[in-house]
Amino acid sequence: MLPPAAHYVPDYIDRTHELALLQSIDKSAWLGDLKRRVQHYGFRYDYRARRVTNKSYLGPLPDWLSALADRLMKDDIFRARPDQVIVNEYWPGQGIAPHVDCEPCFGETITSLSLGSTCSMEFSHIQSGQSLSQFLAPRGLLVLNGEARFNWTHGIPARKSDMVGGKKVHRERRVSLTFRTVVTTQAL
Ligand SMILES: O=C(O)CCC(=O)C(=O)O
Ligand SMILES: [Fe+2]
Repeated sequence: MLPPAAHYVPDYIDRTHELALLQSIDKSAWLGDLKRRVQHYGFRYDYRARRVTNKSYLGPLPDWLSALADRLMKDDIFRARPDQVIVNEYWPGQGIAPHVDCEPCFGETITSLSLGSTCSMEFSHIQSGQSLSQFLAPRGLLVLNGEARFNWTHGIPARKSDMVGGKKVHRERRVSLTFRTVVTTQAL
């Protein structure tokens, strides 16, 4: 189940595209400053200060991400072209703590494309504490807008398997691509 103003597009990309993306990602350099490995494109996001600064511009998105940004625009998923991408890698047992993506930094739409493995994502309503869980499959696109993006946290519990419809589903290596539009950079 998803919170209001969130939606999920199964098989947003096909298997060939998924493998090509994983190949491009695995040819690129990883940052190892968090528990999980990440790559930043467009702008580097400062996790500790929770900001994007005018000095964090890394250059335009590489072609393989720019093509996806074009498609997200063409499909009316974003109103303003996404120009910042974070690649997250999760091995079984790894997750991401519940959070709201930086409000002043990024625009109203955030999307996450899953590659390689399933996982379940948990949402929690900040005001009421209501929680929801949504299963994400490889090649599926999660879209968060307005309410879901600002009033709910999202996170991935750090575990090795998820229960889906009464069945245990083991996780494998999952790589996600999150697209955002930078709206404010802090002057340094
Ligand atoms: O891995 C995901 O699908 C979500 C990642 C995320 O929430 C983030 O990078 O802010
Ligand atoms: Fe996030």
